Amino acid sequence: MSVKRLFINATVVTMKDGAEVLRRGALGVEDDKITYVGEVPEPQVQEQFDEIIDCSGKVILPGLVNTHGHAAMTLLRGYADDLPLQTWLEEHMWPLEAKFTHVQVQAGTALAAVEMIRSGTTCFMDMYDHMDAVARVVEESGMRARLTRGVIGLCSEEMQNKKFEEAVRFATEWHGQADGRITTMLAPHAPYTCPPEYIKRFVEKAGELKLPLHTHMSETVKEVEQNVRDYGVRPVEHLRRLGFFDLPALVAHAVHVTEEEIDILAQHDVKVAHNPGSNLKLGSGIAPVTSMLRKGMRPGLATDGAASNNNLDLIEEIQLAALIHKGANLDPEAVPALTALKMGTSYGAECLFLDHEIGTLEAGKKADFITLDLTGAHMQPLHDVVSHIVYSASRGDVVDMYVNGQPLMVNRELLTLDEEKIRHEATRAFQALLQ
Ligand SMILES: CSC[C@H]1O[C@@H](n2cnc3c(O)ncnc32)[C@H](O)[C@@H]1O
Ligand SMILES: [Zn+2]
Repeated sequence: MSVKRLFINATVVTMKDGAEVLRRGALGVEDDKITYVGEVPEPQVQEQFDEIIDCSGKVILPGLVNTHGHAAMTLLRGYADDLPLQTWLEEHMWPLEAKFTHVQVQAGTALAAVEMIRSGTTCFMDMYDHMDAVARVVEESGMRARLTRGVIGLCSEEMQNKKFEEAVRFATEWHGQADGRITTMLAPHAPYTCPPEYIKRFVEKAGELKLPLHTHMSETVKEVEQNVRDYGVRPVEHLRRLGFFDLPALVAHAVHVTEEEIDILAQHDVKVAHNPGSNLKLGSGIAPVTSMLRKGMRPGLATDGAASNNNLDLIEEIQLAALIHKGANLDPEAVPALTALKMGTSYGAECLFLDHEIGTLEAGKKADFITLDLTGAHMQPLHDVVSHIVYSASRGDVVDMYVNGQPLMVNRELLTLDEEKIRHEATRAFQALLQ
């Protein structure tokens, strides 16, 4: 039986055509879809709904979209800090990740889901191993996700084949599952961990399966130099030659890209997941986001894994995006508040090729939205709600979350996940790695 809910008396930020802020607005939902956005309807119209939810003192906005990460790495949070990417990966992350089984991935991803829901993320992109465990957490939590088995090709040909088959099997089996909340993609980890012919196989398979591609690209200076040494060209040209950009593609980082490379990315409509927190913490640099925006690109925001961030709070990334480019460019107009909020919502949806379903609040779209409390002292006076969300809000302000029309958190109470059990299991799963 269909359920109709009407959320009334809210400030509604639709993110459609700019911000479109409705004061004392309403949002109607039937099953998994938004059916109405506008003024609070007359009482006789309200009677047609099964449930009326008063949202006075709250803002409703589209759920936040995290466009790149490794959810299970919550288990490695704080395990190795203050290191550059290569040392951090090769000497600390990879040795421990080699011991991960589906137990660690399940426990770490569930912990990530709790953290993401509490901080307003309704949809996340995940690249990892043991992805069936990740997909099952997504199923259970009620979240939306774009999932991929990330593949590192620094191994024997036999192992490369095995990983490739597994990535394809996962992407095929899970695409469209969980009432369509799970979609998939294919992801060679990076040009420095996958030989060119191996990347080419992923490109061909993605074309065949009509799935998007994803990879880490141009995150550090060292990686770009290595690419030039090994292949004679920088990573953008390398991937372009492999046909990576002839298909829908999302690249994570793009920190060290030249103006000419940004032109190539823009021409091919390549999506970029901007990871300001992780790039700062690993000392990788600051991506030229202002130039990307000037050239018509619409980067999304991402946390990357919790071991390089060290949290999964997209509100923080929105704030960082709105701040660091002002400082880096000596320009207070760089990445204005509204742009930063779009990066965390509608642009993020585009990056995951889900903008036909999510990213804005419009009739016909999936009912993925959150509410934030506006009554805190730090949110007053309420001149400009977009400014407050970007520059003043924090994760503690997130009160409610709905995905596909289903409540995942109401009044800060999680409805789909057992937080205490998940925290306990995550600690146990990490300790098991040290034995
Ligand atoms: C093959 S699964 C994903 C793989 O990516 C690693 N990873 C985490 N953060 C980063 C990053 O910033 N750059 C490159 N690779 C990263 C993670 O540890 C997994 O091994
Ligand atoms: Zn990553």
